[in-house]
Order: sequence, then C-alpha cells, then structure tokens
Amino acid sequence: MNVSIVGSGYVGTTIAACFADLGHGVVNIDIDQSIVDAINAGDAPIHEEGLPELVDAHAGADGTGRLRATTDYDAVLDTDVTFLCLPTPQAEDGSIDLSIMQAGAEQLGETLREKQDRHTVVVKSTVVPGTTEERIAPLLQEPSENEDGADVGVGMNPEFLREGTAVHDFRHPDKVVLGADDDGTLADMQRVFAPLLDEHDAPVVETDTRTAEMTKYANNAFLASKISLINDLGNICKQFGIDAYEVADAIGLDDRIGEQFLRSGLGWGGSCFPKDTRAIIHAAEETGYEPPMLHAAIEVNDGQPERLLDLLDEHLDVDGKRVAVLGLAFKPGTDDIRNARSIPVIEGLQKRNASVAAYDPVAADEMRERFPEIEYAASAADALDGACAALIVTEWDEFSALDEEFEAMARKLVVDGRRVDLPVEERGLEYEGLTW
Ligand SMILES: NC(=O)C1=CN([C@@H]2O[C@H](COP(=O)(O)OP(=O)(O)OC[C@H]3O[C@@H](n4cnc5c(N)ncnc54)[C@H](O)[C@@H]3O)[C@@H](O)[C@H]2O)C=CC1
Ligand SMILES: O=C(O)[C@H]1O[C@H](OP(=O)(O)OP(=O)(O)OC[C@H]2O[C@@H](n3ccc(=O)[nH]c3=O)[C@H](O)[C@@H]2O)[C@H](O)[C@@H](O)[C@@H]1O
Repeated sequence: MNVSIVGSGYVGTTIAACFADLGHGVVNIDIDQSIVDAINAGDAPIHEEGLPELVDAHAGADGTGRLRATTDYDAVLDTDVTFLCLPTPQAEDGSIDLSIMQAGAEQLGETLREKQDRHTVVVKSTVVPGTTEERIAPLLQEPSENEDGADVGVGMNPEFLREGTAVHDFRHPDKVVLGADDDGTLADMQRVFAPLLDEHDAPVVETDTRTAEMTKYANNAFLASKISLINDLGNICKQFGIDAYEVADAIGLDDRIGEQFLRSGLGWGGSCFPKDTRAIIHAAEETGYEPPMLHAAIEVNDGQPERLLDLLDEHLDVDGKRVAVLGLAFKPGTDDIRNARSIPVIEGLQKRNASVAAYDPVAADEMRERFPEIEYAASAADALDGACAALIVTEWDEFSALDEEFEAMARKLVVDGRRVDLPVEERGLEYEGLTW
C-alpha cells in the first residue's frame, strides 16, 4: 500500500521507517524543512536506536526508495491511507491543545478534495475521547462532501511505542488497537497492519474511535499511576530504612502486579505521561467527574525531585558549591528533555545557589536552550571533577561504569534518583538512594 504520514517527529518518523521496512511505499510530510532534508538524505532526524539504519536502508542513496519526505501535502494524493502524527500538546489549563491537529486536518481535508478514489485518514496522535469523530473527521470529510468528492474514512489507531525503544516497540507491539466507525475504514487499517501482524502475531483490538482514544489515555494513566504508587511506597520504604527495589522485586512476582514499571525514584517525565494525565483529568472534569487517583499520581510525581534535593540538603549545604547532575534526558536512550526530571532538579539546585555541572551523553544541546547559564561537561568525569556532590537523574548505562572518576570529587557524596549500580564501598562513597 501507499501510506502518507503527516508529522514526522518521534512517532511519525519511526512508523514511516517501519512501514517502509514492511514493504509499504511511504511519504513523510512535515512543515520542518530540516526534517524533510534529513530523511531524504537517509538520515534519522531524531535519536532512536535502530532508526538511522532503517531510514538509510529505505530513503538513503542506495536505499529501496520506499521512503521519502516532503513539505507538500499534495503527496497524500498518491497514497491510500494517511496517518496523522501531529503534536497534541498541553494548553495552559492542562487541557489538550488541538490547534496543530486541526490546522493539519484542515489542510489535509482541502488537499483530499482533489482525490478521485476513497481515502482513509488515521488519527495516530493521542486525543481525548470524541476528538476524532467530532473535531477531526468533519475537517477531513466536509470539503470532499461539498465538492461531491471521494469518500474519506476516518479512524483512530493509538500508538504505544516508548522513546528510546521506539523501533523495537513498533515492531513487537503488545497489541494493535484499530478504532473505526465504519467497515471501509477498518478494512484499510487492517490492510496497512497486515504485514506487521504477519511478522509479529499480536492481539488486535477492533473497536470504535472513542474507545480507541480512551484506551490510549487509560494505558498511559495506568502506567504513570503504577510508577507513582511504587514511588509512594518507595518513600515509605525510605522512612523505614527498607530497600524499595527488594520490595518491588517481591511484589512483581505476583502476576496480578507484574514486574514492569516498578522502578521507583525520581518519577516520570517525557512528552506524554505528564500531558496525557492532565488532559484526561481535564476532559473528565468537563463531564463533571474529578478523578482523585490521577490527581494523586501527579502529586506524588511532582514531589520526587524535591525529595531528592531534601536528601542532598541533609548531607550538605550546596550554596556556592559545585554539584554534578548526571543525566538530563527524561529517560535513557533519547535526547528528549520534555518534562525531564532534571529540570526541577536543576531549578532546585539554582534556588540553593549551587554551581551546576551537568552531563548527558546526548541531551546536553537540547538542555542548553533551557538553561544556558549552567556548565555542560564533556563527560561524566569532567562533571564530577571538583564536585562536592553528584545527583544521578537519568540511568544511562555509562554511569554504572563510573569508578575511579569519583576520586576527583571534592567530596564523594552521591544522591541517586535512579538506582544506578555504583562502586559505593570500593570508592568509599557517601551514598543515598531516593527510595532505598
Ligand atoms: N513521543 C512518543 O513517544 C509518543 C507520542 N505519541 C503521540 O503522538 C503524537 C505526536 O507526538 P511526537 O511524534 O512525539 O511529536 P513531535 O513533536 O516529535 O513531532 C511532531 C511533528 O509534526 C510536525 N508538524 C507540526 N505541525 C505540522 C503541520 N501542520 N503539518 C505537518 N507537520 C507538522 C513538527 O514539525 C514535528 O516534526 C502526540 O499526540 C503524542 O502524544 C504517542 C505515543 C508515543
Ligand atoms: O504515549 C507515549 O508517548 C508513550 O509514553 C510512555 O513512553 P515514554 O514516555 O517514551 O517512556 P517510558 O519508558 O514509559 O518512561 C516514562 C517515564 O517514566 C519513568 N519510569 C518508567 C518506568 C519505571 O519503572 N519507573 C520510572 O520512573 C521514566 O524514567 C520516564 O521518565 C509509554 O510507556 C508508552 O507506551 C507511550 O506510547
């Protein structure tokens, strides 16, 4: 099939490269010329494991030619199905901001007036229940209906990939959710996913668009709440001097709880859990329901960075002292710093008048725009050199290899928010874990 993908960010680029790899002809449409140029040159515009190889294999000079990118929406006219992978950020009041989605849908709807044969548009972005049917479908369908043009079907297919493992997650989904309100749309969605499901047999949930939309929020809200619950319990463990990781390992053995997403510490950041929990709370409130569990999940999460700094305060007054911050990305494997826990940690250190020396293997350039005034060290060793304390904020693998580098610290104090394996005894570190 020929597939077009509007929006070529973390989701759009990943699914484009993966669909091309599955044999579809794919075109990425983005307003950002530098992203378009990168893809057409065979380069991945974002840092994701496995993505450079796929983009090069399909869009590069010697590639299959099944992947290309453009800024021109007319490219959709040569395709059968379009995925909308546009951002759905958080508005000031916490609600979902649909302006980018609506602008994209409007332009797509206008373009589809020219289409002679049936077209299916699939909303991939995370949107609150009712959005596809009430806010997006009319923008796509009405221009063609007014012109007596071709049928435009509109479906919803939430995405569950994680940054850092996006390619793997797309290729090995736990489930594929196909939300459609008519048979033609469902059939087109089934055709697009058939090669993936031939390769990897995953359960397929066929439902309506509203249920598909809610499934995505429920998935993210559940995972975010699971982490907040283990953090709440982890904070209790710390009060009692108990290791929360030992407790998590034990409760994870219960199949009803499961071992994943029980890593306690600094909590969740990223582009989705924070905005999606707030968006679904806001959408629920508009219907007259206040969800207390989700409010509590956010409250626990917001408190973790300050708990890390409180632990640091117990050992050291950092006023005027050099403090190393190891890890800036919201999780390892990505250069994404959106809502990273490093941000409130750095803000807290600045409030205490510490001199911050930050290091991240890939996310420093991104963070420089947010905090131009702090020092960005070229390596973890450079950040530790002369520091009176180090805070572990992101669990990059290379931090577990740190050893003699600690000897260059002015005081070998480490407060760990992510449970990294460190040579505590061997190097005589003063060591505090956030929940252990
Ligand atoms: N990042 C993630 O891991 C996941 C994100 N999602 C959801 O997917 C959606 C997209 O998220 P990301 O890929 O992270 O966003 P992103 O911000 O990385 O990428 C969005 C892209 O859309 C482009 N764009 C903006 N306006 C445009 C327009 N009018 N026409 C064409 N392109 C335009 C931007 O230049 C950018 O490249 C969001 O709803 C998000 O909640 C869902 C699952 C995972
Ligand atoms: O909607 C989305 O964008 C995506 O959001 C999350 O994916 P992502 O944010 O990329 O990364 P996660 O691995 O879920 O981590 C999110 C945050 O939770 C934290 N986390 C995760 C797991 C854990 O046990 N403890 C913990 O603190 C991570 O450090 C990170 O800050 C979901 O896991 C994806 O299924 C979903 O598609």
